[in-house]
Amino acid sequence: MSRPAHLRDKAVDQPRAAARDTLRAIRERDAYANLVLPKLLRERQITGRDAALATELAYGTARATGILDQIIASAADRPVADIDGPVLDVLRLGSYQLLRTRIGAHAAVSTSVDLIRSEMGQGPAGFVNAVLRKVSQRDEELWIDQLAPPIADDVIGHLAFQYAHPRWIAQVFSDALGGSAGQLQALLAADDERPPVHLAALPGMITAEELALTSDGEVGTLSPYAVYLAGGDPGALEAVREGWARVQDEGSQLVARALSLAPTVGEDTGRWLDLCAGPGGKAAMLGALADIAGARVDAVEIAEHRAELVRSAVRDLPVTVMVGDGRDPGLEPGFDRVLVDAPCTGLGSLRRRPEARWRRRPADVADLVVLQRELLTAALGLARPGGVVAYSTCSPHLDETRGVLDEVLAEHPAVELLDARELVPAPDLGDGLTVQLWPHRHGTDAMFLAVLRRAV
Ligand SMILES: C[S@@+](CC[C@H](N)C(=O)[O-])C[C@H]1O[C@@H](n2cnc3c(N)ncnc32)[C@H](O)[C@@H]1O
Repeated sequence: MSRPAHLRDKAVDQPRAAARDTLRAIRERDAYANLVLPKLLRERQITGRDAALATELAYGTARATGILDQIIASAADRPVADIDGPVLDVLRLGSYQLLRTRIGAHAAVSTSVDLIRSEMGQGPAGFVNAVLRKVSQRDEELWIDQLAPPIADDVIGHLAFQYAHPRWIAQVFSDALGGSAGQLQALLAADDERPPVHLAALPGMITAEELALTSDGEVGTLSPYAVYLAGGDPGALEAVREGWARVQDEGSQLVARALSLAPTVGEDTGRWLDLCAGPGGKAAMLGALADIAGARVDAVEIAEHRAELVRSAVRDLPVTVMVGDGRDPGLEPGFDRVLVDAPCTGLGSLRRRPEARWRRRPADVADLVVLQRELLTAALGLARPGGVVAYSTCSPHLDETRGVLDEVLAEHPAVELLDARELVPAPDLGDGLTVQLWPHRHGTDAMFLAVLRRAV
């Protein structure tokens, strides 16, 4: 058996080898960068600046893949489908360094050539050398000028190329933003950055101020539980190890909090429900809030392995986890508060999943929308008269947000749409009664929230 590529040649740059192996796992087995890379870094004992470099290169290249491929195809004068996978991984990594980092051209090209030579020999190394030299003849701006649709003809296509998004996703964002090119540009730019880590200080366990002090972080500006972490490994923090704090986007914290605050008609009887709970971020926040309110949460999750994640997330909280289909979970109706944090395209959290934007397809939306409607309808059936239902998605796609909501409301004329904006302490939440958070406006994922109430 041949030795793993990263061990074959000691001269190979270890951070780049780890980034290359992450890109390979994404390409070959649809792996997630943020699961693969940390494991590789641990196994290979890559730490400090080297770990930071590997992370920047792996995540940055994964985010920009679709655009780098167009540049590589032009420089190689052939479609990327005709290039061997391992060679393509190294070309992507090299092109990323040339076009989107301050790494010098010589280092970017020579480390790439070394990587491929140690694994595949002189022939492919010569090809990588020739293609990367061509890539290096222009900077990113000149490649955009050459390959992106002209801004005058197709502003969305141009911005999508410039900020490394598939065009269809830029179109989805543009639609949700009401067509403003300036807003779209700001959003795509924010979405093209690595986001800061947000922690949630679980209420009743630790305050955001205490957490900020002990984590060297900064108290968040929107959620009263949020702390922004400057860097470092959140898993190493005592508050996280003890379960008092979690890694959770500030937008998700606001959604769980909004459900806990939504006005029911009649007293809250203490029965709360999370209908799509895995992996348990919002279930934990709801559990902590329920504990303070003297309530209990039932958490439903269809996938056993994700239900297991919920169980570990809600340990010591008043949350009962069950594996089931939220459309028919077999629970006694009569809940005061129900959360439908629906399975969705996740287009609102692309910043946090480097490779996701190139994996999603427009066709994914139609099936999800059907499921979302069914889950929201089931939630209304499980809520008591006067009870409230929060519908949220980590996607701003109008079909998944307003589209689902409008259809379900049309079928349930007695259900009232409450003003969710009153439950979310943030500016610029959009027109209408629903909330749309945005990375460029709020620094959160692009979460959507609507709050409905059953008639008495
Ligand atoms: C957006 S995620 C929920 C995230 C979660 N609320 C959190 O904050 O950690 C949607 C979840 O719904 C689950 N799911 C999908 N279809 C479902 C169904 N029919 N019933 C219940 N859960 C479902 C998925 O497995 C996934 O874990």
